[in-house]
Amino acid sequence: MKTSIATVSISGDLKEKLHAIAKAGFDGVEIFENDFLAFDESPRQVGQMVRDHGLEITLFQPFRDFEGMPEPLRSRTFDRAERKFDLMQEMGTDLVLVCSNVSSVAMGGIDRAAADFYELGERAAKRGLRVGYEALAWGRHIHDHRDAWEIVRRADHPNIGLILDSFHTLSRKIDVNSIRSIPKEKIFIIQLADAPLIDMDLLYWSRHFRNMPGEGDLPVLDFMKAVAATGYDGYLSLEIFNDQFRGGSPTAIAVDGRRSLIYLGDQVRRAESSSLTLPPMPARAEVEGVAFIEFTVDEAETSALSDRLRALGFRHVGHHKSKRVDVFRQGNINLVVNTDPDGFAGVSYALHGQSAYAMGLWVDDAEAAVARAVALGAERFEQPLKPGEIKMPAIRGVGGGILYFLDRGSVLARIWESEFDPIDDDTDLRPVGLTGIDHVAQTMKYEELLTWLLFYTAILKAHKTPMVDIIDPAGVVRSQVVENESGTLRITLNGAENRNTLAGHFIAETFGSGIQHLAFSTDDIFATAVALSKNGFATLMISPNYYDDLEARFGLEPTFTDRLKAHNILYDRDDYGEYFQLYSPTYGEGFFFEIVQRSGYRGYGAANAIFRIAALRRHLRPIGVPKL
Ligand SMILES: O=C(O)c1ccc(O)c(O)c1
Ligand SMILES: [Mg+2]
Repeated sequence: MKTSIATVSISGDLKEKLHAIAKAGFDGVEIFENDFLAFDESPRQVGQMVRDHGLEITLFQPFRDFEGMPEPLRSRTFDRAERKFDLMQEMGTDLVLVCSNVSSVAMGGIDRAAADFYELGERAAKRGLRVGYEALAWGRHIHDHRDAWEIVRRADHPNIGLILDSFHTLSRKIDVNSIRSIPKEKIFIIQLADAPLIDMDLLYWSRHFRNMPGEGDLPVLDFMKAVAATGYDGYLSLEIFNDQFRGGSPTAIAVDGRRSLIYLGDQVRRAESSSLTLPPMPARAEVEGVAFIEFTVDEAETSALSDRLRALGFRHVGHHKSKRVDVFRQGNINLVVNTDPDGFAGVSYALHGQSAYAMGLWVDDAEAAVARAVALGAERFEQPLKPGEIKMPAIRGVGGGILYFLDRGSVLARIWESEFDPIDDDTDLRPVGLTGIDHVAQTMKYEELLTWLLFYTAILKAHKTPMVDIIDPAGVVRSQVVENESGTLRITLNGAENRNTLAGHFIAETFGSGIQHLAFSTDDIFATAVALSKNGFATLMISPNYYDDLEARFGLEPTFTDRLKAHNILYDRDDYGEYFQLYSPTYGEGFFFEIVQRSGYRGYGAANAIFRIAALRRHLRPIGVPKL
């Protein structure tokens, strides 16, 4: 499987783009005319620069408004094409993309267009060049790949072929099975892009909102399966017009792009026998649950954190045999407190301060999970082991944090017993009925949201949910969840657009993305609330006005609303069940705990977010926070 990406997909000047594209491991690049025109070097030098990066130019594009022109425009169009052929030969590429005509003077007619392409094919053949025809979704006469194919078929010229672009086909909901019968030799290249489902003008949608396959909502996999059924084994080329990517980090976007293609190729290969050749890799990891969350803290801060965890009903159950690391446990929840100045925890502390910097996941096969992640461009994490330590497979995750993998089939299954000495916590504080981790909430800049969504869904057997806007009094935070069918994995990703929101403040003040809150589950939130209060744990105060509205909205019994109100419990309901939420205040730069009870409910209480965020903000130190 050969991978390519259009220069338009990446930010920077042509040199920066090529550098990022080559570094991410692509084989080829589509040169967008404007990227070339805005660059100061000659076509020959540009071609050399591409090859010096170890890349091939997969095509030059776009050539616009060609077919069906009336004279004298028709002749001028052919002259224009000859000029571009000159340029292509100097640059060193044999393929040009002609997109369907959008001109208001263009004439329709499949045969007329076929005749124009036949003539262009003759001219291209003289120079050993090829022309690929692509139907733009908003083309004047041709906006369906089936019509473009009919034109190519009738042109019947070896130097004229078809270019399929998933966006144009899928945005118009054209049946992808129509691709299966196209002879593979007539498909000159496949362009791939996904996009979020937004009801808007096709051109605007395409030019501003495309994203990497797997990042959006279009059935790009179905499209690719149909392509694979033809036996096509040429380049898969990303062509992503996206406002955010244009302003993003060239290397990060290129890495995402390559990951998206490998992941897509892997899915196609697993779905049906295909001609795609790509290195073998294990299947996506099945997640059984969160094994632990690890905090890095300074020695001076440990007692405050330990007190807080004990008030939340956790017991100090273990001390590491060779490191300054402690485990607190309640139900199935293991919280690791790392104060070791050596190693990555210490580095992370120096960089970000106290934080939940690592997460361990129970998977079916820990080594396989890392092998897959590495095949998809993730970075393996390793550090020197101390005596008696078990090597735990890990990769670098969100915000430079660490994602560990554990499985029941190896020594990792007994990690707590083998690495930790048991401790008998003499606290008087009682457990409060927390049973497990319902979800882990990670906060990042909005620009990074798609990166982490793709990261998790490509590596773990999980899907993403639609984007939800979380309203903070100081701005919007966009939230998307990565979860699996059984609910044993739930990671909410919150993309902050500005630094004034609670999420934005957290990123700005901790110098990076990371876990901002942990949501524990309980089977009885009222009992948990009572137990918390006995432990002296003060939960987050929710405005009384919230409860009046809630009662009216859901038609709740006043006695029930009074109970919710007495314990500061938030409530929500969907078609599947009920949801109860309870919060801690924020600590430090905005970290907090949540406790939830869900009975069938599938969401995360987005409707309540504005109320609890308003309440959480009251605990933030006022620096950098605008007065509301
Ligand atoms: O938006 C466009 O005009 C445009 C140009 C060339 C392409 O390959 C394409 O998919 C879109
Ligand atoms: Mg295209």
